[in-house]
Amino acid sequence: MKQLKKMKSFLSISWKASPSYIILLLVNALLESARIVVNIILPKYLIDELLGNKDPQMLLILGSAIVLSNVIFKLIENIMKKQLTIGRIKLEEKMSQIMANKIMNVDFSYLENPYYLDLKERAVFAINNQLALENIIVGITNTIRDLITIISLLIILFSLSWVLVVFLLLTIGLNLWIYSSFANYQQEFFQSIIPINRKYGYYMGLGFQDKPQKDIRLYNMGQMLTQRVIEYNKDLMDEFQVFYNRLGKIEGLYNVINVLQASIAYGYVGLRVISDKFGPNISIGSFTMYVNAAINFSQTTTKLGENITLTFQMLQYLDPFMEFISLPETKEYSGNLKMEDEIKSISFKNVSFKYPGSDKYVLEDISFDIKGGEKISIVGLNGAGKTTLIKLLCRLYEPDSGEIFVNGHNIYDYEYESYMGKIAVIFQDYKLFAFTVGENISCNEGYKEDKKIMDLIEEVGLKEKIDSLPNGLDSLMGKAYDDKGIELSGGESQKIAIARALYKDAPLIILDEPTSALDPLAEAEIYEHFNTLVKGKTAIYISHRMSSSVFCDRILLIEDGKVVDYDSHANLMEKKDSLYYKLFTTQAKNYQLDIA
Ligand SMILES: Nc1ncnc2c1ncn2[C@@H]1O[C@H](COP(=O)(O)OP(=O)(O)OP(=O)(O)O)[C@@H](O)[C@H]1O
Repeated sequence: MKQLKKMKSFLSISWKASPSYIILLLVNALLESARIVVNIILPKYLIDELLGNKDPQMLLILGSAIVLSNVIFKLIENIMKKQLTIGRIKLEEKMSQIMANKIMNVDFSYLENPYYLDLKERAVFAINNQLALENIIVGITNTIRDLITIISLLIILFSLSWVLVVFLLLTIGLNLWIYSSFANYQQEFFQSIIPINRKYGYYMGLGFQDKPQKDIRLYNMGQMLTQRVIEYNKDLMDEFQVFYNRLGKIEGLYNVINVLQASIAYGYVGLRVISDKFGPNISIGSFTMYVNAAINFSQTTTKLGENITLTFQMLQYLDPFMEFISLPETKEYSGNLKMEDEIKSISFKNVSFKYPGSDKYVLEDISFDIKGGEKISIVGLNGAGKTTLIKLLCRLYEPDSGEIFVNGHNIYDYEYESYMGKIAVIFQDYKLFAFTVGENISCNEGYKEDKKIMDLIEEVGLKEKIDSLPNGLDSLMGKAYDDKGIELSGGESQKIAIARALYKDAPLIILDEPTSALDPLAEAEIYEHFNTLVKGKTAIYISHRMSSSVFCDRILLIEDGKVVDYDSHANLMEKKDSLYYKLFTTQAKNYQLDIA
């Protein structure tokens, strides 16, 4: 039942993705069945005519009908083949798009949860490596074709004897029962190998990724990884050995039943030619037709079994895909208020939060207010909860309790796009993409080199660099797709990320460790111009470089997920026993900052 439900939802996704392809598949299945049936029925009349009246005109008509119908079937088959290949490629492409869209829109919390990250990997693996989509479609259409063929053959055989048909139906029932009990075992088997498969996929995946390669080489971990892959591969092979042994036995039993079924059918048809004990004698033409029907019946039921097994196996492979695409999307939690262009206030009211699957509160009963236009620095030790606080403000996670208000409204009352449009964030792990420098800053493919972008380039200290590039702002970032692409240093990339955030011109700008990769001169320059850079915007700033706090109106001090202080730099420096004083003075010694 569970399998049928899964198949139904897979088919409904496929139907939505490409209805024309599904229709084409069904038409193809019908045509294939029709070809088999026509080639069983027409020869009967030709043979009877040959052995009976021998009317030349009739013989010509029947002979031509057989040849012509086969030519037509062949022609249609060739046309369909091409259309089906194109349709299949298109459907696969659409399914990949569905997956990519899902990853881009799924509630963000899933993308930081190891279970769902693994699910995503397995879903992508099933589509790309196991050809699950292609095989399941083949499996389902062939199953439909086999069922239509079997029904047509049963109708032909019914004209010979209903007892024979009942017998054949019973054998089919027996075969399907054998396969359905195997399908249950198959489901349990694939569930049971998930843990090994995940481990195998993880270690194998490390070998394919480029990012881990530096560490793998420097710490000589290649051998260790290969060993793990070999171990898990062996475990998997052992499990599959058991599975295929059992499958072999089932297929053997299935074939025995099929041979028995065919022998009885042939025997019965033969008896009807030589004796009238079981019914009236039949002609040689009818004999050929019924024998052909019996042969095809036996072959088709064998194929039906194989196709059902293939379909269920592929359904198992597609499980992660089906589970992943049914996850809720971020926009589903959205209100419909339009966010204003100006930030008047931000309030955290008794906000507590723990990451999904964790018992530990990362933020506990956090309350503070930010006035519009204020520059706030959030300071705290590693793991204090600073970035998490920003993630909540950006609606990447929802608080477990408490509320966050912007301009007096709960942030979830705002329409998702409208709210996100008013926030520009540079995260610690920001990403630039293989677009041109200009496109990376403007996030717009059709951008024009305008004054705004040129001013920003100058303000973040990138003018000289951009001027030195032969293609300036049109230089492609990275060499992934073009040898002429440019590779920027960590600091230069960070400046582009800062320019991108500023270009968005959002009233709230959040910078999480925005200068960590900058050299001291560039950092000092950014700080110096910081207020000019962010202009009248409300700005939240997280940095371990304490000197940045001096430029801010207030400093929010977080310790172990709680607010321990919220005041100006000058006032906090009065509290000589506070964490802020300790952090500032310790760094000041190293950086020779003024302890004011
Ligand atoms: N996706 C996650 N799932 C589970 N726990 C997480 C996740 N992200 C962060 N944490 C945990 O939450 C705590 C706070 O992390 P957060 O990144 O907010 O700290 P931070 O103050 O920004 O630290 P840092 O200064 O090192 O950047 C840490 O203990 C961290 O291990």
